[in-house]
Amino acid sequence: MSHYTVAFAGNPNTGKSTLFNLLTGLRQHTGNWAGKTVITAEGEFTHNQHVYRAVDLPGTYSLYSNSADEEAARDYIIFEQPDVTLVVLDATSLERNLNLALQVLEITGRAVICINLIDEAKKLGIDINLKAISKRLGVPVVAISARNEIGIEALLNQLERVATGAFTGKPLQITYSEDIERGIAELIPLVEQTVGSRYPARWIALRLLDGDNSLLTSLKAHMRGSKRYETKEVAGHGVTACH
Ligand SMILES: Nc1nc2c(ncn2[C@@H]2O[C@H](COP(=O)(O)OP(=O)(O)OP(=O)(O)O)[C@@H](O)[C@H]2O)c(=O)[nH]1
Ligand SMILES: [Mg+2]
Repeated sequence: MSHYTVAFAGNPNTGKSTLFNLLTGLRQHTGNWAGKTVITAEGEFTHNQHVYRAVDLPGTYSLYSNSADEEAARDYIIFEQPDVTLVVLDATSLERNLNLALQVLEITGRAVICINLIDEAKKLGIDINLKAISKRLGVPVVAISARNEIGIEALLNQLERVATGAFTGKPLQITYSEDIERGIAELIPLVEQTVGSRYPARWIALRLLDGDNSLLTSLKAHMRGSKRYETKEVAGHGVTACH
């Protein structure tokens, strides 16, 4: 029996915790207004004999360092390197949501894009061409409704393909302006020399060019071995805050 880790990333309110609860049977609090995931929660599920450790990351609009939530999600994906990052998108606002998906793909190709709230999209007459999006992004894309338990089997099958390595992603890589690309090319060897080849050098270089000091601080802390990532198994509402 193989064990894999799956991190649930996505914009706030896209149904990450609903999906997390459905798969793990745990009771991470969900809700439009009442609950927001504030710390990372952890649970477990099984599919086709494989055991998956599910990590529910806080909802974020980006992986830049605008908030503690963004830093937590970013650090988890970069340093913990889950076997699969599951990016949960809201089918009714794909354009905004895809921004985060693109950032995740700049860090890792071990990703599955999960378009949730497909029921709401249908009601609005939104038709989503999954094949075209998947081809463009270079990773599997699945449409689901977590609340109505639609598309879950297909999602789990795609997760398995990425987790086991049966599918190797060719993630879309954005090409920036000549100046930025030159900067990235200059920085990549220095980044690799400093942090090793285990980390996403291109993405780190890009963030450094953008003056992302928080990432630099995290990198330093991580390299000193002092950075700890705390996840918590949840059974009650202990992982949420009410606003
Ligand atoms: N219609 C519909 N609503 C859904 C679906 N999945 C989740 N929701 C609802 O969307 C709202 C937000 O769900 P959550 O699971 O809390 O979202 P989240 O992504 O964990 O939110 P944060 O932790 O704040 O980032 C809740 O009211 C859910 O019931 C779905 O497939 N269809
Ligand atoms: Mg949540």
